[in-house]
Amino acid sequence: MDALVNSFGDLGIPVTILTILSGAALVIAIISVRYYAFRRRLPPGPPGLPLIGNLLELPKSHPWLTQTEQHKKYGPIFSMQYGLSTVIYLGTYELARELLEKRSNIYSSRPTFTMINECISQGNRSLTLPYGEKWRNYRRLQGSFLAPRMSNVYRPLQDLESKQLVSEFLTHDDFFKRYHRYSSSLTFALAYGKRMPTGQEEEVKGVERIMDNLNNVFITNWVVDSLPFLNKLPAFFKPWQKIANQLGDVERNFFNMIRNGASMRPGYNWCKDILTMKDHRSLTDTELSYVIGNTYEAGADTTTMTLQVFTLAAVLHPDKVRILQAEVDQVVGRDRLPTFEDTEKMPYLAAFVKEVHRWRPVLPGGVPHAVTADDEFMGYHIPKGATIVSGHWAISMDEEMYPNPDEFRPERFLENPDLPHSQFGFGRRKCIGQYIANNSMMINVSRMLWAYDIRKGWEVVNGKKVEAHVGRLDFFSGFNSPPLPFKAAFIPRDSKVSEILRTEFSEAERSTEEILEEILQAQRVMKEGN
Ligand code: HEM
Repeated sequence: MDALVNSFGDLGIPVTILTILSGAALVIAIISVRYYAFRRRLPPGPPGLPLIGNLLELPKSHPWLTQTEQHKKYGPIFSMQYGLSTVIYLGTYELARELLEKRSNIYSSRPTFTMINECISQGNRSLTLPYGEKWRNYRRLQGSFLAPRMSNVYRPLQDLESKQLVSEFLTHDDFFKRYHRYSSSLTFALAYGKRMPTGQEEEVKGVERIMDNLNNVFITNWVVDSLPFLNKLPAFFKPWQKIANQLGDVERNFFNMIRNGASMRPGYNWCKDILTMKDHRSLTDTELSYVIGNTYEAGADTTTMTLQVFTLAAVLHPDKVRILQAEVDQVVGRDRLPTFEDTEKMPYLAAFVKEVHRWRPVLPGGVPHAVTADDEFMGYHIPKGATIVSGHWAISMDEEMYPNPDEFRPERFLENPDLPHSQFGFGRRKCIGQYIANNSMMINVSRMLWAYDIRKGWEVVNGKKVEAHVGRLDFFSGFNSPPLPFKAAFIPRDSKVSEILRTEFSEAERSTEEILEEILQAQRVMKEGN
């Protein structure tokens, strides 16, 4: 031993440093061997580095585009390792269905989302709740007022909101705002019993604020999301908690305030409706406020963005618009607006709406699921706790299922009536508001195109009026991805449009209480019939 010490001593390297270096090398070797052995069992993917995995490869923006490129290299399923988190990406509808639907007993949870779910909403937000009794309770309550038959009972309110929306384009072209007013007012009236006729109401701004906050939190890399155990530290060591408390207070106060207001209003609303169900008894007051508040926030933004995408498609594809207008005119004529009953006789309209959903999905990265048990799939290991991303963009751009995927072609859904799209997600977490959303899309698209030709708008460049630029691929990068602002012009299709719109809107306009009372009666009849 002395001889060994002496011989290293002769090289001028102190023995303690050598011992530390060789120990560190051994630890790194063991970690590397274990890391690459673990990665070999996962679906393929870029190898990454031990400890940090693929953290350095996180895309700066529009991650769904990077995901779609990676599928071309690694196939329909691939994996990435971000620190301790394994993420499995699915790029075809079949694979998403195989795992998220057929194995939904273990693929229905959510990743921890520590900042949003735990730090801000204190485990109360339905979208980010882990799979379990509390989430099932939320879902049963939401399901009772969002079921397909119940959603059809809301049509009188959608009829009125839609007539207001379509008439507004006689004098305005700020369609981003107008769509937002429509969606917020519809959901708010159902949830809380009060319409939002101007879009400037505090209740509309409140939900906008919450959605902006969530989007900002979502696109920020929080250390506590990468290392969730840090959330167990005392408050002093958690600088993010101060921000979380502020944001949490804003949403809790807002959701509680609007729910308190609803309990006093006459007629039907979701806040009063859930109190008639026994499942509400196991939830606290704050949890009940979140059940309804989250439904309001989930419904307001998504429908708005999908109507924006419809406008983009209409501006860029006048040939498809003309086919749809011919169908609408043939079913309805030119003397009145389309009704819900008319829309059921319009196959091209249904195909057009599905293509809007598929062509530019507004949640292009999907909403990630998490797997709650180890699983084997296609010979790969899917470890318990892994995040599963069914990228709606990647799925929509799957050339095998949707040839020439960038082309806006509603005909693909007529040629194959069973052709699905992924816009509403998969399995037990699938969007519960899809029936209301679909009714909104069908009635508004048919009426907008009955009334208007939608063209590119104008802008002034160097003193000259020129057609405004409209980008096929200009979209925000965030949790939601609406189109970037663009200009559109709404040109009445004939001289009678304006009078018909004004007359139909003024005839439909009646008190919210009256409509909500009608909904209440229809709901009673429906329940008695069961
Ligand atoms: C075009 C409009 C809409 C789109 C594109 C959309 C899309 C989605 C998607 C992708 C999910 C997650 C699915 C998954 O995890 O696999 C979701 C969840 C949800 N949606 Fe929608 N949605 C829309 C409209 C609505 C409306 C109108 C409501 C309610 C009035 C609503 C309420 C919800 C709720 C409450 C959840 C949470 C489900 C959970 O507990 O995780 N959505 N939606």
